[in-house]
Amino acid sequence: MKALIIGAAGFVGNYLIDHLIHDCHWSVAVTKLENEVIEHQEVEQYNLDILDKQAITRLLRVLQPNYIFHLAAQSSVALSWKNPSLTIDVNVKGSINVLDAIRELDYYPRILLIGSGEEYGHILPEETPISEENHTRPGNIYAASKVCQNMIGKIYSEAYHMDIVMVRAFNHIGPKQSPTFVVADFCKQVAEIEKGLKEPIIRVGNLSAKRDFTDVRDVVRAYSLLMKKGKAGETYNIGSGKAISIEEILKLVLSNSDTQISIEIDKNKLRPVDVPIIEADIRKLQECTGWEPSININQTILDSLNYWRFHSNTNH
Ligand SMILES: Nc1nc2c(ncn2[C@@H]2O[C@H](COP(=O)(O)OP(=O)(O)O[C@H]3O[C@H](CO)[C@@H](O)[C@H](O)[C@@H]3O)[C@@H](O)[C@H]2O)c(=O)[nH]1
Repeated sequence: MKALIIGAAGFVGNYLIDHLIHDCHWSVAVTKLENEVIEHQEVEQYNLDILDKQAITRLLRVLQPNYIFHLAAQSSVALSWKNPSLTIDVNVKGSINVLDAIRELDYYPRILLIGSGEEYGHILPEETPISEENHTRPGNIYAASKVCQNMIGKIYSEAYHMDIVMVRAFNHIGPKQSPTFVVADFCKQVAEIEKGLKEPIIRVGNLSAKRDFTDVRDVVRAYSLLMKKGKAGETYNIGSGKAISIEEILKLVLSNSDTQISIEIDKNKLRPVDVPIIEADIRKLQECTGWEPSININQTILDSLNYWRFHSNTNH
């Protein structure tokens, strides 16, 4: 099987490449932006900007992969408040470009479109844990862009009989994640404090939000299982099935350090809207694939903290 990962230079792409090569034994090609670096020398690499539809067409005409993982995205909710048009360009226009290039080529690969648990947005108490059939009420531009991508995926699948499977991935975490995201952010700060690079104060945003966290290594396993077993035109949640508050996350991070650290709320980290709870109902995924998360959150947090302690110069 030949797989193409579009947008493989990010956090998830790195883990997905490893998984597809070493666990699935598929041949893997990847795309990245011109200025990005992918360390895996064993994969075919191509520069591609998904805002350039003709470039997508040229590449797919030559490669014709059986499986396409569409990971390229503006993936930060925080950044989507600051740069809404970039978020819509990449996540909506870029995704249409990918799907439409495939449609025009008249070839039928299986495509996995990566959406988000954020799509559900303002979840009512009785809707938790949230299943795929629920309404989406996005609470930010990133979430709206992913709802739009999901709708477009469904339309292309129905109208053109394209083999598209949609996922809604909830929060995923692990070593090497950008400190734009909460766990990496907290771990990086603690590592810097331990090294004496920063005063012993951890600056945090909204601690009351509850989110559903899964180790990225489990998430990429779910991606390949859905690529093999998911039903075209369907959407699948990927999460742990259990929400935990950011305050609890902070406690877990701090419990792994012997250093005395005080906590300070940083107003710049508070968002205009931050929905209170996002928790996944994962029965549809489990019934389809048998997937179970295998790495518990304490381990993921420790691995992330150790990454910032030992593998990074913390100058990111
Ligand atoms: N980043 C960050 N978030 C903080 C902080 N303190 C509290 N938070 C809260 O922690 C929660 C998680 O924030 P992020 O880690 O930035 O992720 P996200 O906005 O939930 O988005 C992530 O999950 C989505 C799926 O639910 C993904 O789709 C998205 O790409 C991203 O991975 C939010 O409620 C945020 O307000 C902080 O210091 N930094």
